[in-house]
Amino acid sequence: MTAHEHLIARRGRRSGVTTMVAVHSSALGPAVGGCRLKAYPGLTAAVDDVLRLSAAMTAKCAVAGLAFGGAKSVIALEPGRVLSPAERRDVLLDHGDLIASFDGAYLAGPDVGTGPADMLVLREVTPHAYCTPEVAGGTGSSSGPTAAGVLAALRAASGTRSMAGRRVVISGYGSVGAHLAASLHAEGASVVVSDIDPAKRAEARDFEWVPPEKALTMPADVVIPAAVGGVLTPETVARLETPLVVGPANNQLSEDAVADALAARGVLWVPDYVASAGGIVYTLSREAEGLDHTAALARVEAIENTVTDLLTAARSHSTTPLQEAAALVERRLAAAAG
Ligand SMILES: NC(=O)c1ccc[n+]([C@@H]2O[C@H](COP(=O)([O-])OP(=O)(O)OC[C@H]3O[C@@H](n4cnc5c(N)ncnc54)[C@H](O)[C@@H]3O)[C@@H](O)[C@H]2O)c1
Repeated sequence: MTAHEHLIARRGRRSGVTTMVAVHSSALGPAVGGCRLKAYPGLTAAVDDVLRLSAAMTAKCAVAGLAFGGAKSVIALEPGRVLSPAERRDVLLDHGDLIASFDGAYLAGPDVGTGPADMLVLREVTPHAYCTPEVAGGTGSSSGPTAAGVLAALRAASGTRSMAGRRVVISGYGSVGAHLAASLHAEGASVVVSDIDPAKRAEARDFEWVPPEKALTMPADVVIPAAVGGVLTPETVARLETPLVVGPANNQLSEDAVADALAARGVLWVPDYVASAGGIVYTLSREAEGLDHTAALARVEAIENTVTDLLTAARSHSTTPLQEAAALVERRLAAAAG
């Protein structure tokens, strides 16, 4: 992976809060990536996060065949800081000013801690924010298309069109996790869900519930990480009791070597940046390229073919799916560089 092109951090003039944008690569086109609003123990942790996440966006766009590069932005709150509505608005306007200074080289969307309504606030100072609410002419939350992409990846990796009768564990009952649970339940899967937030249990009453620390290592036909990154560590992988892991959470591996540990244990892992591309594919197809809903969704469904090709290549080259995905990214970036 190449070095980052830009990292700009700025203390907001209205809010005093530091926000940052990292553009990892614009080799394939303007760089896109979500805006994460989160508390960090310090600015170094925030910088690490934005650099890591923006590099993953380059890979996500390249594998998905999008003519966009990879970026990410972070609004770094102090630990324990709770924003009033007025403070939140000031923070977003400050961040919007920073996005505007990229003059279209960075296109923002929602991410952990932000949503479509926040994108509308950004739009007050920059046109370069996507996924505004549908009532405002945008495509709204991308969690439905992200879930559709995960299901497409799951079909390819499981080799079956339906998970009927299979046991599926979903770790993280948030926007994407809830879509996945409903779809898989509807097709007849036995769905087990888990979330660190106990309030989610009532919302998930149609499904079996397990405590979060047990979810990933439960016996299952597939485990779906749908919460936070870094959950696949060498220790977790040693305790997995599933043949298949595929899910939307970004940066699931604690380190790249975990992909080898998964393969050594006979666990098929679909790289996160391949399986989680549905939201960005749908949003950009609609909002940047002007495709209609059906055409944009067809592009999301094509994730099934991408995963099939990667897994076929990994089998024939005796490599991991991650190695094949990384090689595809490098080929596409090299082709763009001419
Ligand atoms: N929403 C999208 O379109 C999209 C696109 C690509 C990737 N992703 C990634 O997919 C994941 C889920 O996205 P989302 O939009 O559903 O987020 P979300 O914030 O709506 O849901 C995440 C859920 O995970 C729970 N959680 C947090 N830590 C947990 C833990 N340790 N164990 C179990 N549950 C935990 C939270 O309480 C929350 O309910 C995130 O990693 C996100 O970055 C989302």
